[in-house]
Amino acid sequence: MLDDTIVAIATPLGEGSIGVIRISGPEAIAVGRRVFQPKVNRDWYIKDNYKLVYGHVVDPDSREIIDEVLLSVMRGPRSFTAEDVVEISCHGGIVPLRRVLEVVLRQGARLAEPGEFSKRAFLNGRLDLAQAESIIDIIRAKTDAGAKIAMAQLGGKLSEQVNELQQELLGLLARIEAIIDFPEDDIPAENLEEMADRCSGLLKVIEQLLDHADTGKIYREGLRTVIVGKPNVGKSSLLNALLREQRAIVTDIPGTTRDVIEEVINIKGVPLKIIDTAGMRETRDLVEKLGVERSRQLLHQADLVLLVLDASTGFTEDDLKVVSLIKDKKVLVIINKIDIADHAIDYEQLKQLIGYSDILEISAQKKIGLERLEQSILNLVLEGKVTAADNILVSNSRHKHALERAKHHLTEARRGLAEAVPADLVSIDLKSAWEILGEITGNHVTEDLIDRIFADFCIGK
Ligand SMILES: Nc1nc2c(c(=O)[nH]1)N(C=O)[C@@H](CNc1ccc(C(=O)N[C@@H](CCC(=O)O)C(=O)O)cc1)CN2
Ligand SMILES: Nc1nc2c(ncn2[C@@H]2O[C@H](COP(=O)(O)OP(=O)(O)OP(=O)(O)O)[C@@H](O)[C@H]2O)c(=O)[nH]1
Ligand SMILES: [Mg+2]
Repeated sequence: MLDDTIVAIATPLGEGSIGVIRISGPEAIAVGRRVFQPKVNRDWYIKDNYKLVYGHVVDPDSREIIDEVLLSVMRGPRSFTAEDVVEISCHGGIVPLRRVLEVVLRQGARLAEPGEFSKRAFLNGRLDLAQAESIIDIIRAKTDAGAKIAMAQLGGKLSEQVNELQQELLGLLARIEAIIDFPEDDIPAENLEEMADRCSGLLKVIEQLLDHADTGKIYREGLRTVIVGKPNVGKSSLLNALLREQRAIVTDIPGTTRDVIEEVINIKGVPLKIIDTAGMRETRDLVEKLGVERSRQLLHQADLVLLVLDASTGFTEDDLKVVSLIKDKKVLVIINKIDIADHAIDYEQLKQLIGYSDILEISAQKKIGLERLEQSILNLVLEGKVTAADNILVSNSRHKHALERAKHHLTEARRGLAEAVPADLVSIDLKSAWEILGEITGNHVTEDLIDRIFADFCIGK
């Protein structure tokens, strides 16, 4: 499979100043020679490595000049994929990129699948699986903090930790195997105890990683925050205020927002995917009805709900209906329009009615209380947990699940040691834990899993 040569457009399709075509594989340089006509440096492919050469891409069949380009050569293993790589920087338009791609394809390269360059970097040992996965996280990062966490993973922080855990497990396994091999030897109880302690030590590290995983996921994927409330309370005004731009239409007509509006804002590095919804009410208007229905569906996937109340109307029957839809959610209650009706809603009564303790007063229109609102959102989601990026933050749910499964087997192994169950049973759990940890870095994975992971990448990556 790795003996063929792949090519893809590596930059987004659209108007740009330059666009890059990347070729990787044993024939990369040969293909490059067939399509590229250098202006002066005729033997670019012999000695120059990591150097840009100026020239033209010329169709070898028709002799037509396709584009004026810069070409670079990176010979394996000193390249991203560890294979021979040729990159062609074209003018950044859809047509020149497509035409250069076509010529390269006709000269014997094959169109790369999504993620195939990164997959090759992994298969050729340039990166482990967790590092390769971090690349896509860097690309998709929504805030600086998110990118920083992904960069730490690319640098191998998580992998080092996992490798250490696996190393420790191997040590334990060796001792257990010795017990299995010489069953006639009496094992002193303190030996078992000491091994159980070492399991506890490993568990502690895994638990710590898991502890931070939810925070990591928020930094990676963003926190899905849905603004709900009855019509006209100021939901869209709140979205606009948080975005600091007039994104959603605001009018004094109840039922203004019909569709769902989704935007990302950055609160101190935490990406907040904020979703404005249609005001919830019984309605005969078909369009509005569909909007209300969508709002209900969105609530299911929400990590956080901002329930907006209107100080000028007070707490009403309609509010109560909205409350009944968000019973099992993490909710922050926001009392809006305090600029026209101060303390119009009785906190104590509200708490008794709906039972939430997090209540904030704001004016979306006059921009009062927004700073405190942002801080409250952070406090609520991070709950005093780490925000510093120097911690190893497991942000990928695949990694999280693997850690949970490894934890389960380690807990079983520890119990087995404490209760002196037969050593071969303990050994099975320790082995399972070792294998599952290996799924994170890729030293123990099936081809199928590898395919699925890289298929999620973009084309040309
Ligand atoms: N033009 C271009 N820019 C790019 C990439 C690329 O493939 N092409 N990258 C793709 O994602 C990222 C950079 N990642 C890279 C990682 C390793 C190597 C590499 O060749 N490493 C070799 C040689 C290093 C040296 O000694 O000079 C190595 O580590 O052995 C290249 C790019 C971002 N920018
Ligand atoms: N005085 C005052 N008026 C506000 C405030 N926030 C919003 N309004 C007004 O309330 C009205 C409704 O605001 P919207 O933001 O459209 O309310 P909504 O909840 O999105 O309404 P629907 O989309 O219809 O459900 C508008 O006339 C806003 O100008 C505020 O803080 N103070
Ligand atoms: Mg609205």
